[in-house]
Amino acid sequence: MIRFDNVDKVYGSGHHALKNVSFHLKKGEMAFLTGHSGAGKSTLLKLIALLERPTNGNVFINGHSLNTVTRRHIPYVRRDIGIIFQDHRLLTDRPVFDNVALPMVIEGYSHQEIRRRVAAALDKVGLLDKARLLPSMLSGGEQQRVGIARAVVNKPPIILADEPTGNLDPALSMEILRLFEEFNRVDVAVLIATHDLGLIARMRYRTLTLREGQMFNDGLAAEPSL
Ligand SMILES: Nc1ncnc2c1ncn2[C@@H]1O[C@H](COP(=O)(O)OP(=O)(O)OP(=O)(O)O)[C@@H](O)[C@H]1O
Repeated sequence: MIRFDNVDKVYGSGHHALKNVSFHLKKGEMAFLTGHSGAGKSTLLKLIALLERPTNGNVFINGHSLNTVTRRHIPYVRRDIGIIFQDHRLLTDRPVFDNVALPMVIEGYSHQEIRRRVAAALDKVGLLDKARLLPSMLSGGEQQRVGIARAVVNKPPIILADEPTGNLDPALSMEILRLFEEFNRVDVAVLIATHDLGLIARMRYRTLTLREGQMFNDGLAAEPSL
């Protein structure tokens, strides 16, 4: 589903953020991506979402090289990817419903289809009764779940999450992770960047560990001393 072949990323500043990174995340696989601050986690996610391009090497989604995707075709690739950010990036002046509907509005779906799919996504994250509220009226955990509903409303086969539990307490973090597990159970590939080694240890999923831009470990969680 997602394959990195010897990927390097050197930013314009000259900083070598990723060095010869290779891995393969299969269809329906769930994994954590971890490493120290500045190790390259966000850079790796950005390469998958075509927010950045590799300097060397190749990123493949479903066997298609992203190197061949022109600017015009980026939206078609992004359609397959739901992205969740730590700060959820919700529109504060729009109700929950509108926030979740946004990707479908952009895609030009009918009102009827939008109502149906947004209700299904909100139901999935347990927020159907809060559809008319503004994000500021919700707790941090609820706001994060709105971000998740927005990311999955188009039913993407890939979910990327960048520190999705960063501001949440352990119980709420676990709730969010359980949601990802539910999507994963219906064959969605999930890649979660996180610093939270406690959470990783509890979940026992494959863990990709970056260290100074290199793939330092790929397996179960590396030692917490990292
Ligand atoms: N647009 C950019 N231009 C120049 N350097 C960048 C850019 N984005 C990231 N970097 C640098 O690349 C390195 C990796 O950054 P990245 O954000 O991928 O790390 P990270 O592992 O996600 O860190 P954190 O956990 O702190 O978010 C850092 O040293 C960062 O300063």
